[in-house]
Amino acid sequence: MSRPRYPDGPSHNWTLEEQYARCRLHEIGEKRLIQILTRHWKQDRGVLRALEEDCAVFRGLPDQGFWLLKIESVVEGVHFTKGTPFFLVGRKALARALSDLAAMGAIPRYAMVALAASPRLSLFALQRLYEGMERLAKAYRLFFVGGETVRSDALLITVSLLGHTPGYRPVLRCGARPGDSLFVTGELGGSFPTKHLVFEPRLREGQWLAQNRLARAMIDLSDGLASDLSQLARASGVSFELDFSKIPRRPGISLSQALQDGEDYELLFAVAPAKVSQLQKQWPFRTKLTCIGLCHPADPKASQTLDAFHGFDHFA
Ligand SMILES: Nc1ncnc2c1ncn2[C@@H]1O[C@H](COP(=O)(O)OP(=O)(O)O)[C@@H](O)[C@H]1O
Ligand SMILES: Cc1ncc(C[n+]2csc(CCOP(=O)(O)OP(=O)(O)O)c2C)c(N)n1
Ligand SMILES: [Mg+2]
Repeated sequence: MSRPRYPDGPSHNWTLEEQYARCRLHEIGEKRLIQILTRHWKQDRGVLRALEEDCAVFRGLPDQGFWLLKIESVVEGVHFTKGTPFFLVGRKALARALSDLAAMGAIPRYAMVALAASPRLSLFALQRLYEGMERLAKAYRLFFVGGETVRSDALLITVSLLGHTPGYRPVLRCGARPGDSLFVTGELGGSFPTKHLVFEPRLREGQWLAQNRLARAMIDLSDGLASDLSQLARASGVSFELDFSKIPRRPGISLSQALQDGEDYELLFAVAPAKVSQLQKQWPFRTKLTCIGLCHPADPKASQTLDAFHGFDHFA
């Protein structure tokens, strides 16, 4: 007899897999959820990296470098409040996706926008929201090529971006090696209530680091330094040692806020020992650059962990 598709009732013997499937999302957490949903996905040879990177990376034709694809959403009540000016909601929706392209050193080219909005929202509001996106797109010379519109009680904007790295390799999360120095741009913490709406994605900095092959692993800080550094280290198979006194903080911000507030949208990257002085001498930007620590060989017993600090998790 075939088993019922959705078994239930007191007589059913649950397999481990079935028990797991009944867990609620808050018991699993965001990262583990993504892993469970995607672990059986297969890729073809054109895909250089799919999951666990800031963008998916594809091989272009010879001489064309690589193509990168990203999708990011902002949701009312999660990424902005009801009173947030619509111009800034639109700006943030695009800036968040741009920050992920920056983290791989890519140049953004084309964007699509999905919009979920209430029928009661005014046209004026959405025009301001689109203006916010368009102003930023113009500054980075990127073009909108379409989108999608649906009805929803909560306002949600999803931006998908296509970018490329013509003639150079994108910087992955997995390239850090023991001995590398860890650098961060800007200042961390205290992104709410204002900075998360008006931050400048570090596109020029990321592109410069990739084109000059100065960063060998990079990530943008969205969930907080503690969480995002742990991700970069795990992807690279290294451990790390932070000099907490060096972590650049925004005025009035404590160390634990700098580690776990999130939405900094700064770049964290690893630099080989032989390239550290070149980086420091040639850094051409006004953006603050700080060395905050070192990478070490992976050693679960001896390595520093930031487990005591919590990053942002949509389901925790
Ligand atoms: N619902 C989903 N289905 C498939 N893949 C996902 C989903 N959500 C996130 N991912 C992938 O998981 C990885 C981590 O996602 P996320 O934490 O949102 O990255 P980021 O902080 O760089 O925006 C990325 O490779 C992303 O493409
Ligand atoms: C109303 C509101 N609540 C909370 C926050 C703080 N916040 C929202 S999302 C987030 C983390 C980053 O967002 P996520 O969607 O996880 O970005 P990703 O890692 O996918 O780039 C933080 C710190 C906020 N900006 N606005
Ligand atoms: Mg990211």
